[in-house]
Amino acid sequence: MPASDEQIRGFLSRQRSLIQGEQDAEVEQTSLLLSSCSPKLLELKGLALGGLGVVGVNVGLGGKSLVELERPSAYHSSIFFPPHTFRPGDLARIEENISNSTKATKGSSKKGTTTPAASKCAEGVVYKITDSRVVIAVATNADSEELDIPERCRLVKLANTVTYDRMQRTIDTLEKTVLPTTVSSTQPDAASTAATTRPAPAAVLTPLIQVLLCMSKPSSPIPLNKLQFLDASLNESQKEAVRFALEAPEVALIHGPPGTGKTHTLVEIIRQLIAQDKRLLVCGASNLAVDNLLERLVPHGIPLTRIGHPARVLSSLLGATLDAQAARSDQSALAKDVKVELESAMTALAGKGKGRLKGPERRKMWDEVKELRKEYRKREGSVVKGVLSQAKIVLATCHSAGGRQLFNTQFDVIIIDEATQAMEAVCWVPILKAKKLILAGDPLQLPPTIISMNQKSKKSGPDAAKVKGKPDGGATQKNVEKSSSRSTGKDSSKDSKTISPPMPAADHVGADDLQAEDTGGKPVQNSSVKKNTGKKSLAEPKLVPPSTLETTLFDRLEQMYGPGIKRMLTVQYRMHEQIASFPSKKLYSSSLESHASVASHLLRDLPGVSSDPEHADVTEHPVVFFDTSGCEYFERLEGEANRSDEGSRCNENEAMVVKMWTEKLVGAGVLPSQIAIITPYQAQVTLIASLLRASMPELEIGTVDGMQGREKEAVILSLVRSNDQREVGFLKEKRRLNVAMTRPRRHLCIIGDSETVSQGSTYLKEWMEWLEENADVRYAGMD
Ligand SMILES: Nc1ncnc2c1ncn2[C@@H]1O[C@H](COP(=O)(O)OP(=O)(O)OP(=O)(O)O)[C@@H](O)[C@H]1O
Repeated sequence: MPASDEQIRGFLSRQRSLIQGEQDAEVEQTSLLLSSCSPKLLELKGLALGGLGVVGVNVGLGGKSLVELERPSAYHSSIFFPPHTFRPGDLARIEENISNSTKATKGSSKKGTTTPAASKCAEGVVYKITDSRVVIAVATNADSEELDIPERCRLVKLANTVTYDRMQRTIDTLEKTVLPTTVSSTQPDAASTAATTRPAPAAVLTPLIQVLLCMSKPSSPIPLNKLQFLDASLNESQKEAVRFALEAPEVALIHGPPGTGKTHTLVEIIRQLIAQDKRLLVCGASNLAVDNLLERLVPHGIPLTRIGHPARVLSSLLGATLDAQAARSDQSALAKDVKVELESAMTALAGKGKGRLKGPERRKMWDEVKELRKEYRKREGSVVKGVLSQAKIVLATCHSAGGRQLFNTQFDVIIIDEATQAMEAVCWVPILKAKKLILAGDPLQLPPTIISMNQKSKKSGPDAAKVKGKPDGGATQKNVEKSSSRSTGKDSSKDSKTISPPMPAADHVGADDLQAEDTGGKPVQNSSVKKNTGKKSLAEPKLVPPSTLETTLFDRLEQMYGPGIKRMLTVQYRMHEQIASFPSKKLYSSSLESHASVASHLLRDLPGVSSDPEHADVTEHPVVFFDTSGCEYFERLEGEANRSDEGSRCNENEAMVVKMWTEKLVGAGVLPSQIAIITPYQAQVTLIASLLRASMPELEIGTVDGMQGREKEAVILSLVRSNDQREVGFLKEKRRLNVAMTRPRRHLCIIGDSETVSQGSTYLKEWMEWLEENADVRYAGMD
């Protein structure tokens, strides 16, 4: 039965209240940190960068002032930033660098922010960040106050309400489109969000929207008789997924377990759609997901444009950005003239010391800047329009697809990669722009990071999450990880080696099951692992409001329409078959096959790795398990538990085993850059880094969250938990554990206390039993 108006209203209102709850949690957490921590502590937590100086102020797209900041060598021994959590898309404030020992004062222009009293401030969005330079796009309109950046300043991260505002506004638009008679915007805190300041416009009620909201069922596939695959290497499950996605009239899901070529398959689908002369909007949950696709699409020479700044600064990617293409376009000369004038006026205004303009002269210059900015925006608008009209493919994060540049632009198909890491509401931002949707992801890997859930769990149990889901609330080591993708559609630069991300909860919510759903008790797992029957579920589809934001659109569609709505990729190109065996059996109904090219590859087959029998114990075993049970290698709680930081766990003896095994691997010829050490707890990351970082800077040491979508030849997994209470915390979360154990290509070494771990859940018990039977088991005390 199609969803009634009442059911749709209930669904949308649930989405709104969940988004509002998440926004409140983020604001509360940020304000708690900002108000209770000294600037020095904020820097240590990676939430501030101090002692910065302005390098220049340029004009970016939209007439924004791009303020470039760096660490002047006069103030610092190194020009490189210390570990921090700033990502493109984050909201940040530039403020005067007040004394490090004092607390940031309260008093705020916005919720979740504190302003140093009587100081000069500017708020903006992190536009670009490298090892030593950060660019903040300060939004300025014709009437905005003059930009006056202090000479010595600090950058402080703010709660990002922009993403939530956009999601709320999108839900409003959706409601207006689907239920035009309903009074819009029932946001609980309506007055506080920009979403309600302008009425949301209605979109076109497409069959796609109707299917997604259970107003009508998906239409039958439109058969493609002559489908010629462009990529000869596609395997049968990939071909089937391509055909399925192309033939689906409204929506198709592609389930790609680890290493099965999700992106590879999407590239073929995109090329096929382009051959059909379709216009595409290709989105990712994070900047990294977008860049991954961009990198694979660029060699095919299809005209494309990437909106926003890439997380990776590769020249091949930079050339594809809207900014670069706008600058190169024929029409840009007109806008350039104004830009030059504007920049020189702004440089004059930014002058410090003696050269500083004062009084009426300054006022006049500022008025000129306002006029020039208006003119620039107008001219640049037509340049951007011109560039975008040439692009057959536009790439953006889901969030940035809702930006000004794509206002009123429609596409034939929208594709969302890593869709299982994005909240449903942010997916709706691009969905309202197209007639057809293709989602790719794996519901059995990391879900979106939800702060409000972590806070709930924190209040409810001893093993609950830390503030902002960070095991220790702190920034990580240089090189520690390649960042987590906060899956709210906020831009993130997952792969920057020098910056460290906020990490989702180690002790994740969700206890033993993958995810508790509002679906009559049916966990996601049930539908996610069903084999590809191609048949739809027999039960009538029903629109069920999600109980948490962890329920992604991918999950919901699969539950609503059954496994017939998706195709699963079944051949993996990463792991030795023994490494793939346990996750395949337990999570993917044994459907994961290992491609012949990887099924038996070992470290000893790598160039440069010794084939000497002396090294055989490390180079010839795909899975090694150091069982520490009975060794009394107990975990230790790091730091004092307090409101904002509950401390994290480490295990010194395990860290020593990690060190020993890493040295053995390197001794056998494996390069440190081919090894990753993964552990759930930040304190263990820090400890292991202190043991190994100096001698092996190329080694990657991090938590699971920075590793999704990536692989290494050898992975060492330190489980940490060893206690008499049999508490296993994070390890209970199958999806996170699944990501951890599916990163290696040729070698996985696990170090843990089987006695503690096997008490955590049936799944963990089975894993420990599987390891005892199948791995090369060593007893830590004896080695
Ligand atoms: N049909 C194929 N033939 C050969 N190699 C393939 C094929 N499909 C995928 N691969 C290779 O497998 C690896 C993983 O592919 P890809 O990155 O597309 O997978 P993914 O599912 O997106 O990965 P992840 O699990 O990291 O999300 C890549 O090196 C890719 O080139």
